[in-house]
Amino acid sequence: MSEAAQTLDGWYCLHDFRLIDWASWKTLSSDERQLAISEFQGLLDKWNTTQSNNEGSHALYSIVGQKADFMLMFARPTMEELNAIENEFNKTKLAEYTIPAYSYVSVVELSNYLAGGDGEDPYQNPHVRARLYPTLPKAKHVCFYPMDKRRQGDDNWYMLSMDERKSLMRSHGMIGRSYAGKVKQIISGSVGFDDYEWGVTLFADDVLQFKKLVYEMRFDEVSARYGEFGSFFVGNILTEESIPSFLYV
Ligand code: VOV
Repeated sequence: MSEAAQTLDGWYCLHDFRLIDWASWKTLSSDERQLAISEFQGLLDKWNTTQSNNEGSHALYSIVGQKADFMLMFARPTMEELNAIENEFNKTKLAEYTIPAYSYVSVVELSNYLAGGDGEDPYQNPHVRARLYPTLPKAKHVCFYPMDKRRQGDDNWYMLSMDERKSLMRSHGMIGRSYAGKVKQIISGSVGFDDYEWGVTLFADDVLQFKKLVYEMRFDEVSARYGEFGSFFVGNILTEESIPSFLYV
């Protein structure tokens, strides 16, 4: 049996994708719409407080294409908090005018493939902590997709030795590192939580860097031989100031 990688696990994540039912939203009076928007802004205030206290983080993006109209991403210390947020949002007026499009449940994950192993407790290392408990960046664009590592015939990631996987991940990491400052990645593990094995959330100010990075990685063995991908979602940041115009009809 191959040795399982050890993971460090951080905050739990919920990616919640919604469509807006514009036809019914339009039937509300502008006062009713304003109330719904204010109620949602109240939730954002609450989430901002959680974020300033370093007890979680969230991101709001509008999504391009028919798969969804917006995405709310939450990171929290427990699965219960994610569940509570989801329920609280679902009870709002605004949520009545949304249609669930897709969701993804995972936990921020770092593996030990490239770890130094100098005996220190990684959970105490500030660099590790910053990655496990991230404040989600306010980048202009987001890209999300779920993925698996293939388990098929001779192409079975899970049958490779630890050393083989380490050397493949080194090359993956090298490509990734060449995008430092351009793309920030959050890899979250979802084995046992959702339909794929990982969620990949990328943030960038230049949307084209997503295409360049993902394309370059396709030629790397980890992705070329072992990568299996779900649906891709791409979007633009929805700042709090732009919510009223986003919802204006
Ligand atoms: C934006 C840059 C970037 C960088 C720097 C980077 C680096 C690294 C390192 C150093 C490591 C290993 C240690 C750790 O930190 O866990 C990883 C791990 C991982 N990655 Fe990655 N990755 C990037 C980016 C990046 C992308 C764009 C993708 C999607 C792949 C694609 O083809 O579309 C990806 C996937 C993953 C996954 C699924 C894992 C976990 C694999 C496992 O089997 O456990 N990743 N990744």
